[in-house]
Amino acid sequence: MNTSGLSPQEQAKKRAGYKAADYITNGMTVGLGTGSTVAFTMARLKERMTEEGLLIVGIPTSIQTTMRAGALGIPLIGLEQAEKIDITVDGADQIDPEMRLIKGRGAAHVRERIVADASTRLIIVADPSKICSHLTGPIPIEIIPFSFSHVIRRLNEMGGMVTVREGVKKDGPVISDNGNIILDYTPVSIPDPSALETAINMIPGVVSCGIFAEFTSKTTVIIGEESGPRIIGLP
Ligand SMILES: O=C(CO)[C@H](O)[C@H](O)COP(=O)(O)O
Repeated sequence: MNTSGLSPQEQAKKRAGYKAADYITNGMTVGLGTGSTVAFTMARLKERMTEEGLLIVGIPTSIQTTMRAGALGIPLIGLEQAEKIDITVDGADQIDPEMRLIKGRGAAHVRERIVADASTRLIIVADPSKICSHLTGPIPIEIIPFSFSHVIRRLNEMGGMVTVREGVKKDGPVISDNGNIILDYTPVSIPDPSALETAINMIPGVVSCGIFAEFTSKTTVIIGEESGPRIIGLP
C-alpha cells in the first residue's frame, strides 16, 4: 500500500492494522471489524492473498466493511455459514489499561459485538490516541426508534449527558445498518465499565451500547507506536 500522503495518525493506524494481518493464517475465518484502522488490515490481507496465495474468508461487521471487502476481492461469508470465527480484527475509540473498550463511533458496534463474541480471539488495532487511563465516553448506544424518549429519560436519570447522533450528510438522526437510532451518552464518570455496560444494555429499547468489557481474556491490543507496533494482552 502507498504510504505517501498519510498523516502521522494514519501512519500509526497503518502500523497497527498491518501488524494484525500477521496473525492471520491460511484457512482462517476472520471477523472483519469496521473503521479506518481495520481498513489497513484488510489492505494487507489483500496483499498477502496476492503475494502468498493466502486463503481466508471474512465475516463483515457493517455495510462499509462489506463494500470494502468487495472492492478488495476478499471473499465473505455470512455469520450463519461460519462454524467458528478464528480471529476478529477491529478498531476501538477508547482502550483502558485492562483492555476494556468503547466502540461504535462508526455506529457498527452491535454487529461488532456479535462477531467479537463468536470469535476465538479478538485483535484490537488502534493508534496511540485511543489509549486512556480510564474510559470516559461518549458511549454510543444503539436503540430501537420506538424507545428513544424512554431510553433518553432513563439515561438522564443515571446522570451525565445524552444526545441523539445526527447525520453529517443527512438531515435527522443517523440510522444504523440495523435500521436503529444511535445515542451518544457521556456519564458523569465510569468507575465500573462492566456494571455500566450491563445497566445500559438492560434498559428496554437498547439493542447494545459501545462498552466492550467482557472480551479482555481473549484480546490482543496492537498500538501503532512510532517505534513499531506495541502488543498488549495475549501475544
Ligand atoms: O467501533 C467502530 C465502528 O463502530 C470502530 O472500530 C472504531 O470507531 C474505530 O474506528 P477507527 O479505526 O476509524 O478509528
